[in-house]
Amino acid sequence: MEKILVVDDDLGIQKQLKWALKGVEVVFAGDRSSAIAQLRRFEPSVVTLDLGLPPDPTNASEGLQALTDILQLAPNTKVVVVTGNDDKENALRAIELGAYDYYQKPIDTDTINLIIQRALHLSALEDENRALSKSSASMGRIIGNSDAILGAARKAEKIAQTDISALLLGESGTGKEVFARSIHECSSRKDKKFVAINCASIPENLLESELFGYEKGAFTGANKTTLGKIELAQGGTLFLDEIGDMPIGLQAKMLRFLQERVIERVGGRQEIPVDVRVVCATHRDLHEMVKQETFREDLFYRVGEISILIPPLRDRDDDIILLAKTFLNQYKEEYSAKVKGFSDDAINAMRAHSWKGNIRELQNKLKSSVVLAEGALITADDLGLFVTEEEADTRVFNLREVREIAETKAIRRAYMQAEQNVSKTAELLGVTRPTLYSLIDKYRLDELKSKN
Ligand SMILES: Nc1ncnc2c1ncn2[C@@H]1O[C@H](COP(=O)(O)OP(=O)(O)OP(=O)(O)O)[C@@H](O)[C@H]1O
Repeated sequence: MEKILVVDDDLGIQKQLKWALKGVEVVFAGDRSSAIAQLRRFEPSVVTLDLGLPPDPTNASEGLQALTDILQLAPNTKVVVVTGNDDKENALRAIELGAYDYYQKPIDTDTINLIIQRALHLSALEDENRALSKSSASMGRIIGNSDAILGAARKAEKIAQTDISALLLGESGTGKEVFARSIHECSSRKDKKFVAINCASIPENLLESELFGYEKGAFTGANKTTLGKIELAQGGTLFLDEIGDMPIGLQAKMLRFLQERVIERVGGRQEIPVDVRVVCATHRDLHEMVKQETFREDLFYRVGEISILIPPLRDRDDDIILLAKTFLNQYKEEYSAKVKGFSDDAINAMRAHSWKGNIRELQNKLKSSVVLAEGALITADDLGLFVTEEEADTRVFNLREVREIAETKAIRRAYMQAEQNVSKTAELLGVTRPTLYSLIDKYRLDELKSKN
């Protein structure tokens, strides 16, 4: 819950504000030194500050000094100064010193609430911007503020300046390719090409010519000499994704290229020198593969001069929310959608979910929820995520509602799973199409109707 510090020596006003300020935690201080102590302790994003503080409440000097102290210690705090009725001069002086806004007594609940809500909103936006710019300071594309991702980004940034071969390890969808591109962009090779190839997606017999190129007439259909990905990356960076899937037969040729920095095209006899920085990635356990003799040990040491472990999303604390907000803004624009943000249950459900598909799974869930959401806020339901039972319990009204929530959730989930096909959805749910349609009508799931 947001925290607000009220600095006022008048107990009546403290009480009034405690009742007036809804949905926030209010803490109090009666003078300058306790204000600073409370600021240190609670780190409130908004402070209301009466300028007339003891020892001389008739004079604004102690209040103005408190304002200066607060902003010096926590410059991002939004301070709303409260002045006496006719004290515009000191109010303006406070604004000059950096106060966010001012308010003249007597206190009107609605107005002060409005000012504070605006201050909280601005503070949240500024926090978000700071988080975004902090994360984009170094490795431009990598969004995240968790220690886990910042540690990986720092390591990547350091090795970007060298030509050391880096091995990126991590589950699928954690951002290995994003890291590889960032390494390229932070290196002196950034103006040359970044060439990526996925060793798992190319049939074994084609991978050699894809990588090394071929001479005209090397095999049937080789009508002209063609450069491979390695040569295409000349001067730049080659990203070998899923290196663990490289056929053992090709690994020796790869090793020679990495050791001697020369290649021979398929069907060619000439050695061609190449100046390419290599970044590899895999979600496999290469150690284990070396033991099983499905991956050459010498190649393992070559590709992994330094390895970087990209953390899974579930180990990245509040990055989940930061990424979710970033993608929400992106998709909102892309699909001209009206959604504005996330409901609390969506935030909690995203934090609790285990994100086995990592960032890619988050992107997919967000994309469909942006399209399907009916209200201004995306709910846990829209995301196809379950709200924890504890939360659901506190919200539930009666048994009919419990059934409605559960059925709506199950229908939406099945619909996503069935790739938005109503017949398949009915099949997954074990009901007939007409039954499903009547449930769609009953629960007014219009988004399921319009698409079929
Ligand atoms: N830190 C990040 N900030 C923003 N977007 C990210 C970040 N990391 C990954 N993404 C996005 O997440 C998706 C998955 O990233 P990427 O393809 O790099 O993962 P990967 O680990 O290479 O996956 P795979 O192993 O399945 O190939 C991409 O759409 C990418 O743009």
